[in-house]
Order: sequence, then structure tokens, then C-alpha cells
Amino acid sequence: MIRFENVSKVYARGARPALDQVSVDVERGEFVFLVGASGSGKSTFLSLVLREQRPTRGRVYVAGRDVANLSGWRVPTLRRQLGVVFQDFRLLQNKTVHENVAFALQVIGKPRHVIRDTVPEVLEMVGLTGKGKRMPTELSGGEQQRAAIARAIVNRPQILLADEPTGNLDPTTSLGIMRLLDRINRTGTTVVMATHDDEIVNEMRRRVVELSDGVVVRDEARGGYGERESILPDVGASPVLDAPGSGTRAPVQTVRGS
Ligand SMILES: Nc1ncnc2c1ncn2[C@@H]1O[C@H](COP(=O)(O)OP(=O)(O)OP(=O)(O)O)[C@@H](O)[C@H]1O
Repeated sequence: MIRFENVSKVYARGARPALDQVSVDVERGEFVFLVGASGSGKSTFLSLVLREQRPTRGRVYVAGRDVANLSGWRVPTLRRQLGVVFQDFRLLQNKTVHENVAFALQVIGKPRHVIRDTVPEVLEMVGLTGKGKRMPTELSGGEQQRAAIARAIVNRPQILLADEPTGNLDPTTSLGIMRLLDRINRTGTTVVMATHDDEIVNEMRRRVVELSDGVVVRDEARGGYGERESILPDVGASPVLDAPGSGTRAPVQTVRGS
């Protein structure tokens, strides 16, 4: 579903690469955590998928298309297949929750009756039934993120990209958001999530791709957050989320660049 082939990204002449010969294959329906220290290249990875940036070298394929060579007028079509959520929610502050979600359908020309039926369904799915008339400022942080997720998935994208979606939330609220992302993933949506949240990564035990200075240093099925950042002894995961394989450690699948 997403394939990076020897991808390097250099932002400015002479600067060290933000990504350095990265090769990663994400299958349809996978849930992948992108981890690594600040500046390791996680957001750059996501922006290449979105075609906000183009690789300096290598190829990026999204749903079978070479996105770097996509002509400009095809970029909106690519982005329709991608839902995106951010740490800071990015809701339109002058619109209600319902309008924020509806807007994502209006801009792609969905008929009014489809919007009228679909928005309440997706608000129910994310746990915001009855809150459609609220303004973003009348919601908690967790509810704002749920609204942002509703907006991201209302068009049923094949891929959901999440850049630190729990970064502004407390641990309990974060867990609720992760349960939601897990549910969305189980409906078949491929999820790639950049995060610094070690507890969540350690609890969910999904595939972990770790970047360090733009290089993939670990690509592990059902991985944990990583040894270097951990300050506690690894006593095994607590299967808070009923993810398949929760609480089990799988062997390292592939390691590149180290
Ligand atoms: N638009 C840009 N122009 C120039 N350099 C950039 C740009 N975006 C990112 N970089 C640089 O590329 C490197 C990787 O940054 P990136 O934002 O991808 O890391 P990150 O892992 O997402 O970090 P964080 O966890 O802090 O969000 C950093 O050295 C950063 O300074």
C-alpha cells in the first residue's frame, strides 16, 4: 500500500539528509508505528506519502502509484485516498463539529443527501453522537481529536496517516484515541502513526519502524518503543487493547541500515 524504495530526502544543499536510503513496505491493512527521536525523519516520511514533499532520490509508491512523478492535477486524487490527523487537531474553529466533517465531503463534491446521512454515522463511530452542533472550543482535547479523526475517515480513505495524534492528550484520553484508531484499522484501513508515546507503542505491540537520523534502524513486527528511550525494565506488555498478539514479543523481522 505504501512502498519506499531507497528514498532519500535532502531539504537544503549540504544539509544532512532528513531521510537516508529508506526502504519500507507497508501492506494493505497494516498498523505501523513510526518512532524515533525528534528530527529523525518521521514527519518527512509522512509528508512524502502525502506528496507535500518529493524525494531527492528513490521512489515512493502509494496505492501502486509513483507519487513523486504524479502530475499536479492528480495530487488531489491521491490525497482523497489518505486521511490525516495531527497532534494539534487542526479543526476549522469557525465551524461546528458537524460542519467540519461535512466540509471534507463538500470539497470533493458529495451530494447533500449523502453528507446528511454520512456525517452522523461517522460521528457515532468516533463516539461524538449528540455533539455535532458544538464548536471545537466547546470540546475536550480528546473530543477534538475524535472530530478530527471523523473528518479524516469520513471519505473512507485507504490509508490513515497520524502525526503524533496523542501528543496533546493525557494517557487515559490517548488510550481512547488508540482504541478508535485500532477499530478503524480493523475495518481494513492502513494506519501509519508517528509517535513519541512509548506507553502506547508498548501496549499495542504492532509493527514498529524506528528512524534514527533519517535511517531505518529497526523494523519489527509487534515491537516495543525501543530500548534507548526506555527508562523502565521491560516486564512485558499489558494487553489493554485487544489487539491480536498483544502482550507478546515477536522476533525482529528485518533490520536495515544498522
Ligand atoms: N521543511 C523543511 N526544511 C528544511 N529542513 C527540514 C524541513 N522539515 C524537516 N526538516 C529537517 O529534517 C530533519 C527531519 O525532520 P522531521 O520533522 O521529519 O523529524 P521528526 O522525526 O518528525 O521530528 P519530530 O519528532 O520533532 O516531529 C530535521 O533535521 C529537520 O530539521
